[in-house]
Amino acid sequence: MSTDFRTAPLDATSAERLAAAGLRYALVDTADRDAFSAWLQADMRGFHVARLNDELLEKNLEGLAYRRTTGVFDDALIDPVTPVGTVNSWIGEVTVPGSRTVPGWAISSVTVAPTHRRKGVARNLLEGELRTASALGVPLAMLTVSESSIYGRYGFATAAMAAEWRIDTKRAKWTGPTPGGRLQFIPQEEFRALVPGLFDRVRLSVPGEVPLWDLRWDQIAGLAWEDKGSAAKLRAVRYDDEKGKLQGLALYLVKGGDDDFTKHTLEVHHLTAATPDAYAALWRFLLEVDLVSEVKAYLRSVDEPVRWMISDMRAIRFTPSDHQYLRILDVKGALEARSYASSAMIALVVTDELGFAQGRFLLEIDGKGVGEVRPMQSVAPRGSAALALTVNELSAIYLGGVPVATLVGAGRIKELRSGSAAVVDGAFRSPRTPSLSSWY
Ligand SMILES: CC(=O)SCCNC(=O)CCNC(=O)[C@H](O)C(C)(C)COP(=O)(O)OP(=O)(O)OC[C@H]1O[C@@H](n2cnc3c(N)ncnc32)[C@H](O)[C@@H]1OP(=O)(O)O
Repeated sequence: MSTDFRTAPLDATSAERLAAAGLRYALVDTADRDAFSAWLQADMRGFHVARLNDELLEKNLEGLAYRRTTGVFDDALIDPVTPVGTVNSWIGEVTVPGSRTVPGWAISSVTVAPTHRRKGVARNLLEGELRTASALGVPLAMLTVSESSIYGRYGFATAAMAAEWRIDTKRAKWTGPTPGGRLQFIPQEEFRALVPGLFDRVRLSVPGEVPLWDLRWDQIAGLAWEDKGSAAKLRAVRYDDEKGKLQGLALYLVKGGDDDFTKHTLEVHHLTAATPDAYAALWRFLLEVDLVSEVKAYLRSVDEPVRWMISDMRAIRFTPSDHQYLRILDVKGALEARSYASSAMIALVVTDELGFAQGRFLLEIDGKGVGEVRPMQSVAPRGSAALALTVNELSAIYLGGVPVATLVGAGRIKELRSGSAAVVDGAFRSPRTPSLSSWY
C-alpha cells in the first residue's frame, strides 16, 4: 500500500464532472501560505465557526500541513483563491478487534460554500476521495460526521457509537473500588505532554479508536482555543499507581453555579485510564468534587463501567449517538485485518452501488480467530452461514459493535440461511464495546 497519499493524482472522473459544471478541482499545496490560508478559512466558514485569528491560523498552517488537501474553485468569482469546496484526508488507522489496527483513509473538513450547495460538489469530493483511497490500496475509509444523513449514500455506516453521560452527583454515591494510587493536579502543559503516550497505550484495546495528531492534542489540552478565558478554567489531574507509574489522566472544566453556588456543572473534556484502578480513581474524583451537582462527559463509550460504580443508576442521563463511520473498500483486506471470537464459515453477498466492495465472498475463520477471505464462485458452501447485505451494513458490523441480529430485525441484512445471524454475531462480537473518544 502506498503511503504517498498527499501527492497521489486527483481523481479524473471527479475532475471531469466538476469541470463540466465550470469548477476546478485541485490539490492545495500546504506549503503555499496564501493558498492554504484561504483553504483553512473556507473550511471555518463551512462549519460556521469564527475566522482563524493570526495565532490560530499559524497553528493550523503548521498542524494540518501533513494532510492531502483538496479544493474546488470557481474561477469566475471575484475571489477565485478561496475554494467553494474543501476536503482533506490522510492515511490513518482504526483499532479493530484483536488489539490491532487497520489502515483507514480518514476524511475531514468536507464543506461546500452555501453559494454553491446542492450542485453535486460534495458528491464529487467524496467519490473522488474513495476512488483515490481504493487506488492506493487502503482497505476502508472513515470519518466522523456533522449530520448523520449525509454519508450513507457513499456506503458509510456507523460502526461505533459515543455517548454523552450526565450524572447527578447528589444522587450518585460512589460504590466502586477505592484504589491505592495517587491523584494530583498538573499544569495543562504537562497533561499535553503526557496524554498522547498514555492514549496510545489504551487505544489498541478499544475497537473504533484512532490516533490523534499534535494539533488535536493541543486543542484538547486547551492550548489552541480562541476563548482563552474558558481555556484558563481547564484543570488537569493525573493518577499514578502504587508503584508511581502514570496510569490515568483527566481534564475538566467547571461551569455555571450562577444561581446556586453549590450547583456547578463539571464537564469532563478528556479521560484516559490505562487500568481499572485508574478508571475508578478518576471517576470517583470527578463525581465527588465539591460545589458540583452534575458531571457531564462527552464522547464516552455507550458501555461505561461507571454505570456500575454508583449507588443509583437513575442518576445518569445518557444520550448515545452515531460517531465512528466506516466504509469498507476492500472486503478481503478489511475482514482479514481483524480477529474473530469463534471459528466459522461465512458467505457474504455484498452489494455496493459504487462498486468497490461488490461481490460474493467466503470468510473462513479458524480456531485461532484468524480469517481468510476468498471469492465465492457459486452458492454458499454447505454448512456455512450466509448473509446478503450492502456495504453499509458490512461496514456497520465490522467492528463487532452492531449486532447482525439487530440489522436483520431492521430489515437491512437478509439471512440467506436461517440461524446465520447468530453464527456471524458469535464470530464478529468484540470483547470490548467499540467506541471513539474524539472528533476527526
Ligand atoms: C467528514 C466531514 O467533514 S462531516 C462535515 C460535513 N459538512 C458540513 O456539515 C458543513 C456544512 N454543509 C456543507 O458544507 C454542505 O451542505 C455539504 C458538504 C454537507 C453538502 O454539500 P453539497 O455540495 O451541497 O452536496 P451535493 O450537492 O454534492 O449533494 C450530494 C448528495 O448529498 C445530499 N445532501 C447534501 N447535503 C445534505 C445534508 N446536509 N443532509 C442530507 N443530505 C444531504 C444531497 O441531497 C445529494 O443527494 P443525492 O446525490 O442522493 O441526490
